[in-house]
Amino acid sequence: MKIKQVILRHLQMELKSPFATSFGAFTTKEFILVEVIDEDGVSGWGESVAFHSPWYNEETVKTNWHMLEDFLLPLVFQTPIKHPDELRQRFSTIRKNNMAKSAIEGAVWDLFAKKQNISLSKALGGTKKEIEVGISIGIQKSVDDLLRVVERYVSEGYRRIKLKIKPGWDVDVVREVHRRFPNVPLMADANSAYSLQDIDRLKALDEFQLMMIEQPLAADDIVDHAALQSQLSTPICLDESIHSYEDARKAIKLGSCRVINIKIGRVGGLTEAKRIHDLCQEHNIPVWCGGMLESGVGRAHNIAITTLENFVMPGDTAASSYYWEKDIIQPEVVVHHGMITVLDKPGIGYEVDRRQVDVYTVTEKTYRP
Ligand SMILES: O=C(O)CCC(=O)c1ccccc1C(=O)O
Ligand SMILES: [Mg+2]
Repeated sequence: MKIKQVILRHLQMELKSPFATSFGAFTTKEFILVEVIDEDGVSGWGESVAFHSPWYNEETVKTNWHMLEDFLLPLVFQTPIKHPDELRQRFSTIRKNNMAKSAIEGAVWDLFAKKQNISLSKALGGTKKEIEVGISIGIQKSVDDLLRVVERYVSEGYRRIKLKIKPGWDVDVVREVHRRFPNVPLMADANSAYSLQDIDRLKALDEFQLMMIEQPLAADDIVDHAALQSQLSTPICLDESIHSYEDARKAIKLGSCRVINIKIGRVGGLTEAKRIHDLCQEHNIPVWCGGMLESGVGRAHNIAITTLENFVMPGDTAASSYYWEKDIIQPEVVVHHGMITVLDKPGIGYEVDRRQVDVYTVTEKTYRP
């Protein structure tokens, strides 16, 4: 593949309702959409999951634009690409900035699959024809509000409910949801809101037989998590702490978690995500695909990676309509009885709705070799 043109677009999309976590609340989603175009005029699409502020990790829309423009695109233009796996090596001279790398790598994967006339799922070695999904529910104004929201998505058939927690919105809240929905698979995500000093509070969650507790401790930690896991019966799932295959290897070795949430952007792309998937499979660590409030393009990438065998737990890839009045893909992502049917079409399998992209685009810039 010879990449002849790359278009970066900065998009802004209003969320249907604000999404609150322990680190802050979102009302608007800003992100970079990447389009790569080859010598035959075929387009591949990728999405950066970096947010506009560095709350979840250190990357932002602006740092991603800078990394893409000044470092990553020149490397992509340098020589033809035979297989998208090559980009991991090509980008290795640049430290971190995983979400920027992933955005362009994902676009090249989509292009690659389209050139082979196969789905992205197939190009990655995925086998599932449909995937199970759960839903992540943000912190609400009151427990009553939360119960109403949970009720709605349980009745829509989502396969598990994830509750965002933080100190002051945790044990009592989980108790109420567990009491009202005793048979619904539940989990909690703390987004690093606790420290080992809160161990009693975290142990109190053991009572509810949660599927897992996600990222209770610091975003850069795997040592304290190991100490915590040895005292908890609830499995710990790491999200923020895992940036690479090497991080996953070390966390497994230390016993820092029993589950890993794989986010393609956080680990630097589909190639690395697949490596982590394979490593976890060898070690009997179940994985699932996390979400970053993606538009349809990122959502399609998440669906494709989830078709790999060891994605055995429902992910956070909810329907487009959970987030957006109107998504940027056709058809939109729909969920029936908690399942998404994987489209057997070339690449990401969804058409990008260019008219809708234009509606949400704040700025765009075209780059050539
Ligand atoms: O629905 C989604 O896309 C995932 C929602 C979610 O939990 C989340 C949203 C924004 C930032 C971090 C996280 C997370 O998984 O920690
Ligand atoms: Mg998380």
